Amino acid sequence: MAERDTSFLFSGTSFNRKKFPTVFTRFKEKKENDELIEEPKLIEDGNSAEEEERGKAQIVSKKRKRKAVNSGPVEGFSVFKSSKSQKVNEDDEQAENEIIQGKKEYQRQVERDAIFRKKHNIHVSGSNVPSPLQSFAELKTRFKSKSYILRNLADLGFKEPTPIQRQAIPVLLSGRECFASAPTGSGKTFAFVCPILMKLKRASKDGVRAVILCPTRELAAQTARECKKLSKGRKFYIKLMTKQLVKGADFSKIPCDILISTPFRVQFAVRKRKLDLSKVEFLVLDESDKLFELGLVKQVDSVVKACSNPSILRSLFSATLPDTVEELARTIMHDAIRVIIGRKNSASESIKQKLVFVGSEEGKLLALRQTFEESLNPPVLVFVQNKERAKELYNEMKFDDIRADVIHADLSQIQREEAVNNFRAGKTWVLIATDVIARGMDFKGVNCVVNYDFPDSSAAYIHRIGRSGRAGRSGEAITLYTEADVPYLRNIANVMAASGGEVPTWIMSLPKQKWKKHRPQREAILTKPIDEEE
Ligand SMILES: Nc1ncnc2c1ncn2[C@@H]1O[C@H](COP(=O)(O)OP(=O)(O)OP(=O)(O)O)[C@@H](O)[C@H]1O
Repeated sequence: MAERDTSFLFSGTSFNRKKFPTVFTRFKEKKENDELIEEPKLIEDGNSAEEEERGKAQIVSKKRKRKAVNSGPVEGFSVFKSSKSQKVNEDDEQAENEIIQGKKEYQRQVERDAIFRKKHNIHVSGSNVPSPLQSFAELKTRFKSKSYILRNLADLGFKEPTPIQRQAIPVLLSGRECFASAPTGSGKTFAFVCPILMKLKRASKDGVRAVILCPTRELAAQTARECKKLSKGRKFYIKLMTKQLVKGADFSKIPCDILISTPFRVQFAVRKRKLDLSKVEFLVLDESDKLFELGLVKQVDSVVKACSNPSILRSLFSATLPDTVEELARTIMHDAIRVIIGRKNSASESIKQKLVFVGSEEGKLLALRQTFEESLNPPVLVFVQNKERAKELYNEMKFDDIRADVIHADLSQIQREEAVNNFRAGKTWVLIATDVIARGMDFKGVNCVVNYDFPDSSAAYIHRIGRSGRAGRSGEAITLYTEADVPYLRNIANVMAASGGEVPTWIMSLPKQKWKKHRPQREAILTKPIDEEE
């Protein structure tokens, strides 16, 4: 296949294969080595891997049996068949019947899986896709999980798997690579944490065995906490790559089963020769489209290169999977299974979405204050375009009668953690934020997300509003827009319509705008007249 650059929809940048050759060669090497292995036939919505294996084993043993029978002396056209030859024929017929029955059962299973997937809005492609999970109990009956997993899932109050968990868990447990897309707040974290814990079986001091990469420190910290929740009762060494660990730790002396980090920190530790990733068996790229954006892709490339174990299992997860990233994933992963829940690149359907015209920048603060006066239903997240605007808006809101706080990249790690913790604890009602917490953060029960500044891409929109309406709860999203944002309205309107929202027809009839990062120069957020400031 001709090698060509792949551009990323959201960054507007291109992924240069020459610049990041290792990402490609790593994945390609595996593919080439594995080409010696016979490719199984392609089945959409296929059957379970073990079932398939069982079926194959049955067929092979029958064939062997037949071969053994057939390799006896050739009798020729004798009309005087011995009783022995009659027995051979009966055996032959029985074996044939059993093969037919096996094939029929396999076909029935494929049909049952297809119906079940349809019911749960699961779309798969790839060869021999394992059957989805009917229940968490199957983790034990079908995949022999240890009891602690089921106990912890029950303690967390999870009654049944979410659609992404139903499909991605068996895929990874069957040793298949996977790229998966499912709506925000639909349980993707446990969809990869659960199979990793099950596959690792028990703690070991033999080096890092799983790496989970996340685009932000906040998300890495949250994922580490989720891993610990699911592994409660087992002494796995789960390490969040902190600043201290990056600087001082020698990983050859620290036991670590699962390492969770931003790509920068892992890459730094590897470069300092403090971290050996050659034994890594699982590599997860969470929020994968973000990780492939310019600024992170180089670091991800280094980590992929350092994970040199040829039998490594890689997986990509995100709520947004642009075609370009998917195309890239398709060329670099080995016999991967694609799992899409619902419609690709659409927002969670449990969020009520609203567009509000505010005329100009001045109108925004008025609109926000009015909304809060009429109905402030905390917790509320307010997203702005950059850290300067976050500071400005915070300065305006901190004297109002609401408990507001702010989070952006200029704050220290401790201040950022505090802002997140206070918001989680309900001490902060309104958290003003940049896109630094737009992805992956799981704040329980955010009632409303306000896009004070119009998001710079449809992916940013999906992730921002996805901080609300999680795990089946309902939520609300209000997007303020000015004249400057009108050309990009249609892109957001498309997302709204795709997730069942109502959109005015005039917006749908606007011309489609090729989406570039939309970050217009905006007037400062300030209610005091300029001369009063001076
Ligand atoms: N099977 C389940 N049943 C009920 N709740 C669940 C289940 N699995 C996960 N959850 C909960 O759903 C919430 C969202 O999960 P998670 O953070 O993994 O979502 P996500 O799909 O990764 O979202 P995002 O795309 O925003 O990162 C969490 O609070 C989690 O505890």
